[in-house]
Amino acid sequence: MAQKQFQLVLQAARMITPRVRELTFVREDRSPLDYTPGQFITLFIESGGERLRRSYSIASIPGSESEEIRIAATYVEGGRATARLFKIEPGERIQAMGPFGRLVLREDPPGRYLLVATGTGVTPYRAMLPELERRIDLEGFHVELLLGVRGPEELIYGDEFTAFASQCNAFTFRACYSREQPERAGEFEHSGYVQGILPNMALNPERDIVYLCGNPTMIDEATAFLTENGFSMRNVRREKYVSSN
Ligand SMILES: Cc1cc2nc3c(=O)[nH]c(=O)nc-3n(C[C@H](O)[C@H](O)[C@H](O)COP(=O)(O)OP(=O)(O)OC[C@H]3O[C@@H](n4cnc5c(N)ncnc54)[C@H](O)[C@@H]3O)c2cc1C
Repeated sequence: MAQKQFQLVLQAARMITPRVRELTFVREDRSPLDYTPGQFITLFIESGGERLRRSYSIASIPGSESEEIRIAATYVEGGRATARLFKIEPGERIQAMGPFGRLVLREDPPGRYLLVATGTGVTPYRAMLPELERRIDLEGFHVELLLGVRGPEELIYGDEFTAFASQCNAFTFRACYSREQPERAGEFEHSGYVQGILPNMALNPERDIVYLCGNPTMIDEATAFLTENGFSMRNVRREKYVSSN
């Protein structure tokens, strides 16, 4: 089926960590994008006479931000698309297509969601927050968000997740720093790769549902650990940020 393309206009841009630029677009035709939290869009980016296709998860929270399409792009050294995404200014246009992706919340029996991300892989979980809140309140879910970054200055939307966790006992936010020892090492801050704390999570393959998003190596290692420990792939949902040609 041919996917619908549309033109995006950049409304606002800001650095949200030293290496991540958040871009807020609206559709040129002003119609909202009908997406499910967890999905991504594909951008067409002109670079050196080539038309690149690059995908970015939608970070926008439905409801309060439903008119806009917000993405967060990590700076990649020598990256062709990110060179453009770090220079684009409000008012400029980019062609896009989507939404796509199956890293979405499904009908699940109450249990625990483990939402695991590296870097900007956390943005789909931001978009899921209202639905997670509803499931926590009405259906008795527990949610543990595990975010792996290099150090504390790279906690993408960290303030928002911390605020959500402080209002909601059934939501826990843990950070893992791959290049630094946390100052306040303990229950919520860890050192090492994020997949390295899965063995300490008292996993229950019958009731836990795991979402993995971001770096492909993290996803492969986490998947291997989970399947070795009794998880069925029905309960492991993944979105790999593989780079394209
Ligand atoms: C479904 C999906 C969703 C995605 N969502 C996001 C998102 O929300 N935010 C986001 O920032 N990216 C996301 N990505 C990755 C994104 O699509 C691009 O691959 C990324 O921005 C790099 O593109 P580029 O053209 O700048 O780099 P390229 O020119 O393609 O690559 C340049 C060099 O950098 C390497 N490289 C590529 N990506 C990375 C990386 N992340 N880290 C280190 N080295 C890299 C390449 O192997 C290559 O050697 C997603 C990918 C997929 C498939």
